[in-house]
Parts: sequence; structure tokens; C-alpha cells
Amino acid sequence: MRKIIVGSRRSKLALTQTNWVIDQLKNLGLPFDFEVREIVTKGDQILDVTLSKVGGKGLFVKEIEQAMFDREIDMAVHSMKDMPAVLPDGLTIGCIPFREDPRDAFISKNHVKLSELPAGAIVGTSSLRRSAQLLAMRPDLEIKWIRGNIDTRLAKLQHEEYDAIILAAAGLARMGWSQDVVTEFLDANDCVPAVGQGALSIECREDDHELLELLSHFTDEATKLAVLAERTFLHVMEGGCQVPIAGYATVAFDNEISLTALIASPDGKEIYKERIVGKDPEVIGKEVSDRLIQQGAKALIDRVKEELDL
Ligand SMILES: NCc1[nH]cc(CCC(=O)O)c1CC(=O)O
Repeated sequence: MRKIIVGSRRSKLALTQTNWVIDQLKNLGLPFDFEVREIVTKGDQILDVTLSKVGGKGLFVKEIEQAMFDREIDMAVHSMKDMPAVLPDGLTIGCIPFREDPRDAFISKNHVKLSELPAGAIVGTSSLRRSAQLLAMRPDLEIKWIRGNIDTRLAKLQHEEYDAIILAAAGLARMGWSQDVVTEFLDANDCVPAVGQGALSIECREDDHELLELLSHFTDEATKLAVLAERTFLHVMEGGCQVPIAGYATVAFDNEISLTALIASPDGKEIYKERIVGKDPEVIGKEVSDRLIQQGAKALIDRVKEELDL
């Protein structure tokens, strides 16, 4: 019986997600054993700096990918949202399970709704995407950066100078905390989710056919189509973390994909947003990027890059 070594970040969310996937794979009743190996990533160590300033998404996955190349681990469970658009040669996304709630959750002190927050209220987020879309709805609010794991952020809401914070609904749901803490879920049209938000990505070596076969049983085809459309858009725009970028796709019963894509200025004053419908995820991902570029999104990205002096 083969023992599969599963690498995981050490955060509660990462371990919860990893153990959930292992339980599901065990339920398939196939002859595999599993062992979790914890790995500390750069993203976990540097908690005091805005993510976009220290290299963005790759931070959480790089060390884990190296451990896969070194054969210290066989697979890893990531939040799809944390995955760069392009994977290193030799690794692949072997499985995309059924997606959790993709929306953002608004969490305030005393459960005051977003529409009821007074002018000047302070909202904590370190996501350019969330702050831009929040400011588009409520330019009178103030954004204050916040970092740390979910539990750290919830504690900061209580003990520091924040009136509200925004977190991914999926993370809270997986931790079993949604019921207790969420004030309201933001509509995916008002606050378009991050590419891949709510989905998981199970990464493994491309040549591990035995493991890939096992993982294939656990892929959700609709989620896979949606995520592929979103990630095609992400890849074409190459916005990284520098410019507010959002992409969210849903899949109907006839496999028709509907993708909403957004690029915005950090202050939320300039917004390029398009919805496209089609059958081929890569075609609509590219097409929606073209449309946004036509409208001026590329110029915005270049301008933001220049301002940040990258
Ligand atoms: N940026 C960190 C991160 N990566 C994945 C999740 C939540 C789970 C998910 O989106 O799948 C979070 C926390 C958050 O954004 O609130």
C-alpha cells in the first residue's frame, strides 16, 4: 500500500483543508495511506508587510513546490486563490474539488451592515481587490491594512481599531466559523471574488500517474471549468497582486460558463468590468481579457506599475 506524503502550510486553515481532502480521498476506499508534513513558507513568515509588496501569490506555494521536486512530499492542497497563473514545469494541478462559497464575507463589530457603517468607518483588508471594490461602493470608508491568518484577523477586529473586516467566506466555512462571525455575504456582482476563491488546488508531480489517477476521482468538473476560465483571464492580464483584479465564473447545467472579470484602480474610481458567456473556458477567458484591454485596463495596469516603480 503506497503512502502519500501531503505537504501543508501550518496555518489552521491550511491543515483543515489538507485533512479534509485526505478524508475525502480515504473515503474512496482505494489502497493508499496518507501522512501530513508541515512546511513553513515565506508568506507565513513575513506577516507584517502587504503581500503585493513582497512578491504576491508565489510566496505561499514556492517552498511546498520545492519539496515536491525534492520528493519530500507527493502532493499539496492549496487555496486556488494563492496559486500563480503558471505552474513550474513538472508540476500540475491534479485535482480541483467542488468549490466552497466563493463570496467575500463582511464581518463587523456589533454586526452593523456595510450599508449602515458610518462615514469614516475603518475597514480592514490587505487585498487591493477588496479595497477597490469596497471604495467603489462606499468611497466614504477608510481602508486600513490588516495581515495574518483568519483567526488573527478576527482577533484584530475585536482588539484593534477596525470597525469591520472582509474575509473569504470559504475559509470561514471550512473552519466552521461562518455562522458565528459573518455579518453579511457580499454579492459576487458588487464585490467580484478573486480568481479561484473558494476552490482548492491539489498539486502534484506531472509524472505521478498513480496519484493522478486517484485524484481524478475527486475532481468537480464544473468547478474545474469555472476555475480554468478565471485563471486564463488572470494569466492573460498578468496583473499579479499589483492591480485590483477579480474574476468569477459560474457553470450552468448545460456547461455554459459565465465569467465576470474586473480590473480596477486601487481607489475604486476607475473600474473595467465585463461579463461573458460561452462553452470554452480558455476562449472566454482570453476574450474577456481582450475586451477589458480594449476598454483601457492594460493602460491602467501599466500606469499602476509605473507608480509603484516596478
Ligand atoms: N489570501 C489568503 C487566503 N487564501 C485563501 C483564503 C480563503 C479560502 C479561499 O479563498 O479558498 C484566504 C483568506 C482570505 O482571503 O480571507
